[in-house]
Amino acid sequence: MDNVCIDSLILKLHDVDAVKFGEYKLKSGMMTPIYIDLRVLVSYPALMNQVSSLIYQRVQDEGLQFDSVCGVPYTALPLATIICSRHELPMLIRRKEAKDYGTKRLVEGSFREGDTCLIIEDTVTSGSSILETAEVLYKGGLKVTDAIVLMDREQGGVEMLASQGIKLHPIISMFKLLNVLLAAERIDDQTAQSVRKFILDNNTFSPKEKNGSDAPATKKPCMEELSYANRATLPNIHPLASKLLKIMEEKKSNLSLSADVTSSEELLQLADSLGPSICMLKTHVDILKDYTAAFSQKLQALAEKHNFLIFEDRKFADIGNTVKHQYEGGLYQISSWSHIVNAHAVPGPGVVKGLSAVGKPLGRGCLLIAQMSSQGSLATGEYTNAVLQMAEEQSDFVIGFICGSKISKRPEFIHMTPGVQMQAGGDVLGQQYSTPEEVLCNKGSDVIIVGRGILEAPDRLKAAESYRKSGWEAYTKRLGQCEQ
Ligand SMILES: O=c1ccn([C@@H]2O[C@H](COP(=O)(O)O)[C@@H](O)[C@H]2O)c(=O)[nH]1
Repeated sequence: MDNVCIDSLILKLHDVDAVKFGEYKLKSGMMTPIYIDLRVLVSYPALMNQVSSLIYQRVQDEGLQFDSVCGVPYTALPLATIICSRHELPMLIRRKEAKDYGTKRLVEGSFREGDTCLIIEDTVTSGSSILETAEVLYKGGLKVTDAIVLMDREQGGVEMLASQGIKLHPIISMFKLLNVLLAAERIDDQTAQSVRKFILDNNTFSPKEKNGSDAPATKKPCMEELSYANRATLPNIHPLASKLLKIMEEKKSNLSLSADVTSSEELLQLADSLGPSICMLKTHVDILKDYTAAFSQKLQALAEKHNFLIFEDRKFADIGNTVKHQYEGGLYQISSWSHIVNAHAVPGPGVVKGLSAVGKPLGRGCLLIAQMSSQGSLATGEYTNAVLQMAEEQSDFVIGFICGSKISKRPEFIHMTPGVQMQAGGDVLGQQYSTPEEVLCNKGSDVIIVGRGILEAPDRLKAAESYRKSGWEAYTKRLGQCEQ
């Protein structure tokens, strides 16, 4: 979907006061600093048409198959009507209450048992309104597999509906809306930050909460804690992030080996012997004294053989045009063999755009460096927040972060932490180490990246297995701590 169209729609919605900042009460009773009031749309026919076109375009982009369309009453009803009328699609109307005369039907319109109905909604917070509509449709014998929403407040609706078998396709997300309004100077930085904080602090979904209630989850500290396996199937997850999470679950490994050796043969030998213990192998290809294209082919074959991903820790940090060349060309042709690369956010979003232009068509993914393990690192505080925002804006290519602790509550992002050894401490050049337990259980990261802790051990395989086990135990302990 065209970003320019979305950006201009967001500004128009703000123009007509469909986006309000202040103190408002949601359906659940929760107070919110931002209110999306799409009821005003009916007074702006051109805007109604634009929104309807975007919804239909999304239906086509996703290739959705369905027999009829139902708008959640009341705001989405006219949108569904326009779409169905314009594209000659059968529509159904869900009554809010049954008539006490005539047919007493709760679903108006013609359909057959087993038909699939696509739901259209204007705004989603917890997803409970869509679920209520779906439940009425189920009672009529219909199936609901997908729903489209214009505005997702990103407070757990996608996850809650996914847990009920409904894939939600949002057109505008809250973080996108805030970024566009901020860039257009419609809101100031403080407003954007406080709304972001509110959204992150008020996720309504906890995995065991299957009733779709609009009430906030009670076990707050853990409500966003999903297993790797559950995260792998989230509707908006990047396919590569999903693949990595599946590998982690399957191999019971959240261990990435940092293969910092200088000979190709040694690296390949490490990949082959430690491959079964790891979910990812991290390289610094420019420290190899004997790199050849044949080496990268052999490494890819080992990644296939042992089912791990390759992460070239290249730390791109230049303008978009330069990183494109660095990623695709030169001696190493990194994009041709490395599933994952990483970038510093210092140059601004262009660095990700440049990498994405090369990597996205190949199905690659990128990690942004949000924090570093080295003493005195400048990647802290506001800088880390800005990295998070950059990742949210380009989540079609950014799959997560290099960081010391969990910085995003979005389960789609994967947090990876270097500077891990069995004993906390450091080296003479400023590297700082934390233990697997600290990183995974207390800091909430997902992947431990271990180099010298394994490479300098007398038995590398034994050491790798011991890191794998510690990492897995710490992760299962974290899951257990959350009364899911
Ligand atoms: O903040 C960072 C980012 C990257 N690294 C890299 O991870 C490994 C760590 O190696 P150890 O031997 O386990 O110290 C190394 O390749 C670094 O370049 C990091 O340490 N910290």
